[in-house]
Amino acid sequence: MPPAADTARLLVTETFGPTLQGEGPNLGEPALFIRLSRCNLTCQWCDEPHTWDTSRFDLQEHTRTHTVRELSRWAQTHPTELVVITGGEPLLHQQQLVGLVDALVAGGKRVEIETNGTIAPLPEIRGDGVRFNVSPKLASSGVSRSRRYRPEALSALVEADSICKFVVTTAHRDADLAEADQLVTEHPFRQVWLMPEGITEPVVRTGLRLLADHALVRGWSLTPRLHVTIWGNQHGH
Ligand SMILES: Nc1nc2[nH]cc(C(=O)O)c2c(=O)[nH]1
Ligand code: SF4
Repeated sequence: MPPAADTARLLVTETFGPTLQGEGPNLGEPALFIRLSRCNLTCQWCDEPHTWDTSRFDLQEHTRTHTVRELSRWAQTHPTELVVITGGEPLLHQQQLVGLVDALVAGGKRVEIETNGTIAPLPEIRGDGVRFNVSPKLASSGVSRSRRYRPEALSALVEADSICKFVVTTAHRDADLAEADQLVTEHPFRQVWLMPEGITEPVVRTGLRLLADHALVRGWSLTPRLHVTIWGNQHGH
């Protein structure tokens, strides 16, 4: 790590865990979470709007700054191997994240970065022990296509061996799936998950039932939102 990297500061909304990774490839695995503040998108169904929505939240109230050293020390106080960096959009802070990811991997952790796929990862942040879970936003997010679809960033993420996870809303299911099909044709992620949108268990369960066949015909995987089933939409899980 360069000398200054561990004093670099990150805008953090919360750290929590160990809890269970609720989505995607490591579903059900114990994990520590670092949720960074700020996002470059404005999805209408976002379940973490306090990381970016200044019209509804005082972001200062929901933000603390932590150094890379503090965050990596916190992670090392737990034996939990998996650390999930989420947001917001964590790659907005990737200059500072390089040092954090290096420190975590050097400490024996595996790192997952949850990203919306609009920002190409720096070469320095890619590497063994780090995986990007890319969740490209579809039309149902309410965000304009030019903001949410960045083909060059997606190509870089495919090249970095990332996986892809589409959040599909029940009301816009057909349009979301058609867009997901097109996106995967253009950007061949090695594995694709469908995940229902929802912050309550009944909504997630209904979504899972409606999506199961669509995942199967495409050879894609389906993920629930385990943390919603277990803890509802409580922060800190
Ligand atoms: N348990 C749990 N699993 C998660 N997987 C992705 C999360 C996220 O907020 O990005 C998340 C979360 O907030 N909690
Ligand atoms: S990209 Fe993620 S954090 Fe950002 S607004 Fe959309 S759902 Fe929320």
